[in-house]
Amino acid sequence: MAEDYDYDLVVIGSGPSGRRAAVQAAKFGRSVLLVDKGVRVGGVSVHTGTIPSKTLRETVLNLTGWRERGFYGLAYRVKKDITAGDLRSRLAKTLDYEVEVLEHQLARNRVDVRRGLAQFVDAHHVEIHTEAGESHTVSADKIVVAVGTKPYRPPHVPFDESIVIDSDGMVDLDLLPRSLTVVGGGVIGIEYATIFSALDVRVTLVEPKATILDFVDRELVDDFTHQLRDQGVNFRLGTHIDAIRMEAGQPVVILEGGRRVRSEMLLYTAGRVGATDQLNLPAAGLRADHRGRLSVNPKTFQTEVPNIYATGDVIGFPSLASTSLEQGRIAACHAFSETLPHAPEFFPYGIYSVPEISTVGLSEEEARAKGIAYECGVARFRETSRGHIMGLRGGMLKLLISLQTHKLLGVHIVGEGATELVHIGQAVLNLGGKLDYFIDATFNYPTLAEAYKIAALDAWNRITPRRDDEAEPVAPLQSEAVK
Ligand SMILES: Cc1cc2nc3c(=O)[nH]c(=O)nc-3n(C[C@H](O)[C@H](O)[C@H](O)COP(=O)(O)OP(=O)(O)OC[C@H]3O[C@@H](n4cnc5c(N)ncnc54)[C@H](O)[C@@H]3O)c2cc1C
Ligand SMILES: NC(=O)c1ccc[n+]([C@@H]2O[C@H](COP(=O)([O-])OP(=O)(O)OC[C@H]3O[C@@H](n4cnc5c(N)ncnc54)[C@H](O)[C@@H]3O)[C@@H](O)[C@H]2O)c1
Repeated sequence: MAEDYDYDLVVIGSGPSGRRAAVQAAKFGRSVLLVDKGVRVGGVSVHTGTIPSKTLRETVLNLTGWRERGFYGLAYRVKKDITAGDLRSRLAKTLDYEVEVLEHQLARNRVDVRRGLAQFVDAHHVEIHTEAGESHTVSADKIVVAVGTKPYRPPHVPFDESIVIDSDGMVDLDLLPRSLTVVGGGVIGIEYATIFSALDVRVTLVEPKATILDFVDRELVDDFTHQLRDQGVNFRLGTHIDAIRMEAGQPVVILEGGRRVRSEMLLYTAGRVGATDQLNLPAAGLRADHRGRLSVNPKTFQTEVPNIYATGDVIGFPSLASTSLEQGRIAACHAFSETLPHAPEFFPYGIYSVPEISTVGLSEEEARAKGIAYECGVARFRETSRGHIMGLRGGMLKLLISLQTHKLLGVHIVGEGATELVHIGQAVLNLGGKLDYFIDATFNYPTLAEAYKIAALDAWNRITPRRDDEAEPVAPLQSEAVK
């Protein structure tokens, strides 16, 4: 470190990318200060985003007995009258524990932590404003901007933090509505729409585009939307919104053509903007785009000012806690001239809706666009013994296999455990594995993971040429799971 700096590294923002950058730099023996304006460390991920939404989902599935309804019927409930208090109490315990673990990790690694709003003075100096009205300036050789995003809140939406809310409002719910309109069918909107639907709340999803989850394989999205319609979710897709108003104490969405959607509560999830507005970026020689995002070198996460890095949601796609963690690590390695970790080509995407979706690698649409000849293999969870034991009705796993090389191209899963199961496919994909891996490998029995073998055999049956007078080709090895 040049002697006149207070720290080797100052990190602004204690979400996944900021804290990972801070801990990684500390492990290199660097002096690190982590600044966050929030009451406790953890960022959007811990306090309003990933962890709260996943905790709410888990609480809802447990209290409603949703996972057992395949056996005991739609009327089955673990707890009869579920209240907002039930949801909040489990949330508070989970978040407390998460923060405790993070605080311990930062302390163990000797990362200094200060609470306050950080603003650039220049490219090496940051002023920290505390809630008590004090401010002081710190200097650093390197700075990581990991300030994340906040919900997009256009002025025409009558937010009142009680019945017209954004996703931040989900952590402070006072009452569970009987009906909910979700405006914006991105990942956040879809996750909350399905969680509330599992709570037997009447949900309407309004999305201006004609399709949802465009980055997910279409066959999966079709299966998913079919399940949601069956569950009673109303879709208003491809509809422009003329206005959102309060009428007689209830939010009403007025759609193009005059149709109205009235509900007890409205959740507005039409995207997020980078939280850069209070950073005084020009002082450091930086500028954000119209959505408040910073641009970086995608390999090193350096901004156009070489000693300043930006990581996490503030740089845009893919805006995931999982990828943010890795970005923070890479930025710290680059900043202190350590070997850059090799990032595998494919990372998974997990959508914690009810049912879950998870996907890694190419979708059918992407394979076609790239001109890659492929075949698919599909397994339904109801074909596995574990699926029978669990009483699963829905759930499918789909493999995309290259016709030329038999290499795995993509894995797409909808249903129970999808976000865990996908990692088997991810490992095979990133290691360049082929169809025969799934056919030859022995899987625990009974498991949902056997769906990989069933889907692989399905693909193998389709790929293997046979004459008309031949019977179905037999799988290369003995398996319980022959299609
Ligand atoms: C509802 C919801 C659900 C999500 N679910 C998932 C999921 O299931 N899986 C997944 O991988 N991702 C999920 N995400 C995305 C995930 O939360 C983000 O990708 C991740 O939090 C981004 O991390 P980050 O490092 O950019 O920092 P963030 O977590 O965004 O935190 C930024 C921090 O910076 C602080 N800050 C901002 N400005 C300043 C300033 N000027 N001075 C000091 N501090 C400042 C803020 O207080 C905040 O603590 C979800 C997001 C939301 C909103
Ligand atoms: N499980 C996960 O990994 C997970 C979960 C939640 C969020 N996230 C991340 O958070 C980010 C933000 O999610 P998001 O859902 O807020 O944003 P998004 O950008 O994914 O979706 C916003 C949706 O709102 C629609 N929209 C835009 N303007 C609108 C308007 N004026 N009126 C109505 N609808 C409008 C868009 O067409 C889009 O479908 C995502 O990029 C995602 O990566 C990830």
